[in-house]
Amino acid sequence: MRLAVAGATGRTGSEVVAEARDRDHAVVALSRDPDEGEHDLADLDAALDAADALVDFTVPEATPDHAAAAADAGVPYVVGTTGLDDEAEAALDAAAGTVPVLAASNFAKGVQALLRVVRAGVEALPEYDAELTETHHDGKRDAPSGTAVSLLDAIDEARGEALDRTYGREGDHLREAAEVGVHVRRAGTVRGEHEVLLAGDDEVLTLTHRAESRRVFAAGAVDAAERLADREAGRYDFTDVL
Ligand SMILES: NC(=O)c1ccc[n+]([C@@H]2O[C@H](COP(=O)([O-])OP(=O)(O)OC[C@H]3O[C@@H](n4cnc5c(N)ncnc54)[C@H](O)[C@@H]3O)[C@@H](O)[C@H]2O)c1
Ligand SMILES: O=C(O)C1=N[C@H](C(=O)O)CCC1
Repeated sequence: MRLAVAGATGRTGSEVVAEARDRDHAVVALSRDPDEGEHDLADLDAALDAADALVDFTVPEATPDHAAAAADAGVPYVVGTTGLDDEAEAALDAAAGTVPVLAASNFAKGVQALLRVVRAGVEALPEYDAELTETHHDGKRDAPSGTAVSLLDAIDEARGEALDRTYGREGDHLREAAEVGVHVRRAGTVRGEHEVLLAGDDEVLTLTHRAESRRVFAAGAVDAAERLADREAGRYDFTDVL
């Protein structure tokens, strides 16, 4: 297939380009400052004319334009960008009226497994205190990570209540039972680590995922693009195509 990649020169988009080419897909590498062999993102509509899907690892503010372009071109839209606001989510819903749209905070299959085991752990230990820690490279803009938000939502679902998300801790306060601590670290070139800790009386359960390479995200995103090719228009979750 012919994959258009927005963010093709970025940390993750460049891995998507490499993964797609390793699978013998043709790639339309989109860039705001195109080099030879790359396509100008300003001409996205023209670039999508010959594409079979758009894969996006850019910035949240670009999502509405990219979603509209994918819908206009009639191509599936795979979104890895995180930190999406209500406007971006509404644009995804609008595009899903015309094409398949799949947005995932984390395209690593191991994180999908982590989400399942976190739900099972919280259901088994509903009275245990939950704390989340995420660590990413020093170039990451958004905090907490999109994956952390997905994990927090999974904890809430398993607990059957919306826990009070306490971002960091300082001062003189006792922990409330209905809290979940959220701790964010930004350092070095860390590709992505997420830990959920469940602590009760005299025992702790720690569930952790660590990405060793961005290639794991790229593989999941290309899998998603391949599997959306014959789907009807609508919103899809990564688990729908695993
Ligand atoms: N879902 C996942 O599995 C997953 C994995 C890794 C990263 N991400 C997310 O992907 C996004 C990109 O992360 P990254 O580390 O690759 O970032 P990056 O900064 O390395 O790359 C961003 C790319 O977007 C381009 N860009 C910047 N502003 C733009 C604009 N206004 N319009 C169009 N393009 C623009 C840049 O030129 C660059 O190519 C982040 O939101 C990150 O959280 C998601
Ligand atoms: O490197 C990033 O940025 C990542 N962001 C995603 C998130 O926000 O959860 C996934 C992991 C890597």
